[in-house]
Amino acid sequence: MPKKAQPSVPSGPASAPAPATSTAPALSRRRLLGAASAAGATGLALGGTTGALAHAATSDAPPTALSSVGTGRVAFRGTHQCGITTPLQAHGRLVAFDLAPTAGRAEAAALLRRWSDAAERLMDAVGTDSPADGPASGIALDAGPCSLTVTFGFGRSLFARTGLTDRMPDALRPLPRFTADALDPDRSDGDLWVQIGADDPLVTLHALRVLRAEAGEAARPRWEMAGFNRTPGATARPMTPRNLMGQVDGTNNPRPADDDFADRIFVPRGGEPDWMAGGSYAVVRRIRMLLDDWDGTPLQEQEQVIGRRKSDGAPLSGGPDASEDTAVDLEARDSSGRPAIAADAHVRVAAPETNGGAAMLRRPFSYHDGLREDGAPDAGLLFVAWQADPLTGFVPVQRKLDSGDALSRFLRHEASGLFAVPGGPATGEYVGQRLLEG
Ligand SMILES: C=CC1=C(C)c2cc3[nH]c(cc4nc(cc5[nH]c(cc1n2)c(C)c5CCC(=O)O)C(CCC(=O)O)=C4C)c(C)c3C=C
Ligand SMILES: [Fe+2]
Repeated sequence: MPKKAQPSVPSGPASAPAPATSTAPALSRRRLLGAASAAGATGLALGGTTGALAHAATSDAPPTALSSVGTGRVAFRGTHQCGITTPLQAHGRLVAFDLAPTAGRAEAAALLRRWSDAAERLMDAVGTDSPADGPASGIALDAGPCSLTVTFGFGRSLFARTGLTDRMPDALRPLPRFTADALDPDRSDGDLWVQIGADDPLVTLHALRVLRAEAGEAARPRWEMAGFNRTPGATARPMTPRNLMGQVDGTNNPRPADDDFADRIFVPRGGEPDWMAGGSYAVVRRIRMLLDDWDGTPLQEQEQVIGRRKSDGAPLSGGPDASEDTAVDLEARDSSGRPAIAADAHVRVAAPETNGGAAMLRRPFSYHDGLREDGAPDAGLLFVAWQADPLTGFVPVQRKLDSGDALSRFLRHEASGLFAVPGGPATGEYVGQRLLEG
């Protein structure tokens, strides 16, 4: 039986008018399906018409360009690096590199200069990045920058490798071991860390391939993880993203408009060490979710575990009329006099109010890497938390979660990294120059 063609492009309404400049061949749906299944059966290449066929498979009308997604462009230079307060993109790649055994400070400096040049070029015009220009794969030739961001960080091990231990920030001291940690050293830490985000998977992969090529002999990848979030524009009512447990995740994040946002997330000018001014510390955790157990847990219990409704993220302390934006009331009681938000609910245990004000900016990607040997999904959260100092952000909160969080029985922390992410480069500078040449 021929395989049914899957709609591949959730483009605009089926009745959208054809753009005046469209050159897509006018194929009827029936002809299209016939052509597609014939190609599948005989292995014929569809050549230059493949894109038009894939689009046309969803309707008789030519596709409507989601042009605002492709043209999204983020600045590489500024006080802070991109990819921290940038709205979450749909695709992410987190990669750690180790310097080659023969490489030292000079090689690290040259690499960060090459990487910064490449990142700036890609973020400006990834779609025009021609294979003739250098180590480009060509896979994103027809894509816009798609809000591409490339963020660079330094792991603790880099400082010994480059003879710079006297300039290592105190904040980079190793994270404590938490009782629930089952960390894989091969997927943890690293001399250098790169976070790539974009609203198109080919764009993130292209950026990664360019950066790998630029690394040359100076550094080799140590680990790589890929994640995703909701597609931008997929809903007319954009809201806080959901994670793979189905929860609205990110509601009570610090917001750039908050008075204390910069103090909580960024190292101040005049802070220690001086080369980290405008920088931040990224805690990266690969946290596997026991999704089969979670999916088998009744909805009411799931909501008690978090302290928020699953449908809309409203706090359980807010009553039936509450919405996601309703403030959490940790004192509230339900009709039987019990705390509306349980003593071990995730939002209670993690809240700044119960952690001496400790806060961080959570900017995660979900991941799903197929099935494990035991048949369970290898899926969860690439948790990335940003803060001015992990000792007043991630560490106290994770200590509390480690011992008293109802969510923790559904989670496994499998990999971890802590990286110093310097401030954004000024004109003519590369990321980290103030450390590597200071
Ligand atoms: C150490 C810090 C945290 C880890 C690790 C962590 C893991 C984790 N969290 C969720 C889902 C949710 N978390 C939510 C809120 C929330 N989580 C943390 C910290 C960590 N989470 C904080 C500081 C907060 C905010 C608390 C508050 O002030 O109210 C929520 C609720 C919605 C929201 O505010 O974002 C959800 C849902 C998962 C699935 C997870 C590990 C995989
Ligand atoms: Fe959380």
